[in-house]
Amino acid sequence: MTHYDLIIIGTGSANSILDDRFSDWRVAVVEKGVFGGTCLNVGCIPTKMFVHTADVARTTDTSARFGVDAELRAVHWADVRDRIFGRIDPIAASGRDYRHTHPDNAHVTVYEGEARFVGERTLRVRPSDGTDDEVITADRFVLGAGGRPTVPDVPGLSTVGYHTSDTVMRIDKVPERVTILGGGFIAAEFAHVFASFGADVTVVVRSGAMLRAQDADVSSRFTELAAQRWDLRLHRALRSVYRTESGAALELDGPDGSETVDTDLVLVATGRQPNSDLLDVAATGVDTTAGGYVAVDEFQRTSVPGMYALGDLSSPYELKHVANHEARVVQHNLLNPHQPEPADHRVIPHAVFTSPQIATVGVTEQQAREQGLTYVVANQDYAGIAYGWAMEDTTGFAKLLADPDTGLLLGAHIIGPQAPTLIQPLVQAMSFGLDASSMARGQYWIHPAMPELIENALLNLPLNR
Ligand SMILES: Cc1cc2nc3c(=O)[nH]c(=O)nc-3n(C[C@H](O)[C@H](O)[C@H](O)COP(=O)(O)OP(=O)(O)OC[C@H]3O[C@@H](n4cnc5c(N)ncnc54)[C@H](O)[C@@H]3O)c2cc1C
Ligand SMILES: NC(=O)c1ccc[n+]([C@@H]2O[C@H](COP(=O)([O-])OP(=O)(O)OC[C@H]3O[C@@H](n4cnc5c(N)ncnc54)[C@H](O)[C@@H]3O)[C@@H](O)[C@H]2O)c1
Repeated sequence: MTHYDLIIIGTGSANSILDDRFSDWRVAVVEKGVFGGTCLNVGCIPTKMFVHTADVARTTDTSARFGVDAELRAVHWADVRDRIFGRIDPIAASGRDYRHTHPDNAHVTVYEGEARFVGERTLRVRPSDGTDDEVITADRFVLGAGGRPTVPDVPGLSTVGYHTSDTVMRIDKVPERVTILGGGFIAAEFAHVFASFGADVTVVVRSGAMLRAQDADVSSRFTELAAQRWDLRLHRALRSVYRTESGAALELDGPDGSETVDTDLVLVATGRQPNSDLLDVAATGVDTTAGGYVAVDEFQRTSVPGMYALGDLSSPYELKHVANHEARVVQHNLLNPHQPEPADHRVIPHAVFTSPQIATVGVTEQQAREQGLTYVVANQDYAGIAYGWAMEDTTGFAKLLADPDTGLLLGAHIIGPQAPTLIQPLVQAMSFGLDASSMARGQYWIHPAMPELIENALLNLPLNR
């Protein structure tokens, strides 16, 4: 049984912790899948490369409004897929190679296989190549094992077959009919991709809206636009799935009784769950929350001294920038256990890369009400700024919430072109305590650029000063 100073489980964000300050530590890295984790291989990066390609394909849908007569002749899915993974796969391979062979990693042993705790600070690794299990121990651990898609237990679903975001980007051709189960991030992004590439997309949602966690105005605008583009089935429960001659059929229960959707591909996008169960963290005494996340304190410490957790395994945010931030915190705290620094979870933005794009930071209006905050609201349509005229945008807007007395921003919600880029100065203002009036009038805003959307929204806030 080999003993280490540190064992790192998972090569997503946790893989970025090691640097030359750890060169005299004896370290093991355990990875059961592809090096680089979810974001690089099956998450943020390939999805955004597909989304950008979808945006390019879709320009012809709106070109007529500019007097431009354009036509989409074909999308060569296999070429798109191979371009994307032709860039990503070598990055994963070189990350693996670096850990295995580079002199920087002379003190690091890589275990390629599935880790599972079998006792206090004791890990059994089942090697992917089928060789014998190994049991290893360590003084310190970083638990960065991420999460996996949640698949609802629906009769017929497993036997008929389905995709998740883990597999759907590697398919061989765009199916004629794609049905997506769920109305969240992944549904919104892949519906845009497959519809832009020519598939007939059906989205099956339990509730009455897509992206329900967003501000209600954003969610309802997005739902309205989604219903114009896709066959959006709201208030539907999936009862069963069965195979048909041409593909699969989904039996749904909805407001008008039962109905059937025929499809070629089912994409399950009903959320993700942390891998704490498969890792059996309980066997080493690590506590979990009701949602199955590894419980951590503000310093990313678990309930067992010397064991840290980060990213999707412990964070319900399930965002790469949060996992990366937490990895930096864990790195500091491993090196400075007596002067630990806390993670900063005050102002966490996110974006949904669909069409139109969506970006959010801070509280939604419904959260502001629930929390009893005193707030004022301002809206600004893209249609009301010069660049919005240039883009002929008629549906996008920015919505801000602020404290009327201090002018400090409480939340910002944008739906429309470049929303994830436009929101960044608002994230900065919230992070550094810049009030809305100073932000609006204490700097120049390039005219007639899109950030005038933000300038105008700030000026529209009915502040008490
Ligand atoms: C389709 C999709 C799109 C996304 N898009 C975005 C986006 O645009 N922006 C954004 O911020 N976030 C996005 N995310 C979320 C983001 O990918 C995750 O928050 C992030 O990758 C989490 O990083 P992590 O290091 O915690 O986990 P991961 O990157 O999942 O790494 C965990 C690693 O641990 C390994 N592992 C798991 N269990 C074991 C075990 N028992 N033994 C050994 N190894 C194990 C896994 O194989 C994996 O490599 C997206 C997610 C998905 C699914
Ligand atoms: N742009 C980004 O940052 C990005 C993109 C993709 C994914 N992600 C991350 O990945 C996570 C997972 O994405 P997701 O879209 O799967 O989750 P999600 O939580 O965004 O959406 C899940 C959807 O599935 C529905 N649902 C849940 N259980 C269901 C069931 N049994 N039957 C029918 N519907 C059900 C929910 O109501 C919701 O509409 C997200 O939480 C997000 O943090 C981020």
